[in-house]
Amino acid sequence: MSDVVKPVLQVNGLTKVFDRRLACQDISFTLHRGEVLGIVGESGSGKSTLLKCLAGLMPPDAGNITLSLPDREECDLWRLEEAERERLLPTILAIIHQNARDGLRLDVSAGGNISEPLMTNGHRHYGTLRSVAMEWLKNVEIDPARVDDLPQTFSGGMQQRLQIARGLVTHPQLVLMDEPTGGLDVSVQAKLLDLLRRLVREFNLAVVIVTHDLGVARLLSDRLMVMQSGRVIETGLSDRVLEDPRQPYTQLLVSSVLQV
Ligand SMILES: Nc1ncnc2c1ncn2[C@@H]1O[C@H](COP(=O)(O)OP(=O)(O)OP(=O)(O)O)[C@@H](O)[C@H]1O
Repeated sequence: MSDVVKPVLQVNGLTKVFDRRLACQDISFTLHRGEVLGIVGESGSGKSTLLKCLAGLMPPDAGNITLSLPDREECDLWRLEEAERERLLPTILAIIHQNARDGLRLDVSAGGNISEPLMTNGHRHYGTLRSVAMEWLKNVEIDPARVDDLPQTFSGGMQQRLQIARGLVTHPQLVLMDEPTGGLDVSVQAKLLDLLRRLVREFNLAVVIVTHDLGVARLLSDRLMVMQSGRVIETGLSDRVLEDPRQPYTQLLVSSVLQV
């Protein structure tokens, strides 16, 4: 048996076309546990489309998305039967949306929001669910005494932290984040970034994060992928890409941030 640890996620030649417009073109990368891949690029470069294909929300027109999971055979996400894909994804994948409200049930208490994914995965014992929910509230720096409160009584930053708790409570293999700090005040963003860095380390998460913000990309990502017009034009360790960008578009992106 080989000792080489397989990547959690392997993407090969992923292509998505809308009305002859190439949203994603021949995208390939791998992602291991404990690794954060940042995806940056201008508006319309294909970042969200890529994330949707990875999340099982939209089928690519070509290419493969291969998942290597403990306790099961390697599988190609889009070659699974639809029912199997829908059963598997909630057990292995979490999506953190830019708008926390897209990832929360607003009519359900904070504790209920955290317990729900566990219940979907078969957990039923009320006492255990409640204590896990309170543990996770602590984990994301929300007072566990707020367990019965509704999300709309929380601040924007707290709602985002609650969404993260709901996403991570099932210990997903893969976490997809779409602008997780977007729309928050700078000080709230900084606190959230610290929290995300801690959780990535603590749970050895494999994360793909889409962001417009190169500061967020630098703080969270080990590697960066720069997209333009549906293609990956540059990829490498985050520090290298940001300190020594090789493509003119990446140079422009980096210099425009430095000028701000
Ligand atoms: N459902 C759709 N139908 C038709 N075209 C689409 C659809 N979704 C995306 N596109 C097109 O695909 C291209 C990539 O869009 P995408 O949303 O992936 O870009 P993005 O990099 O995420 O942009 P932003 O940063 O503004 O969110 C764009 O040209 C967009 O118009």
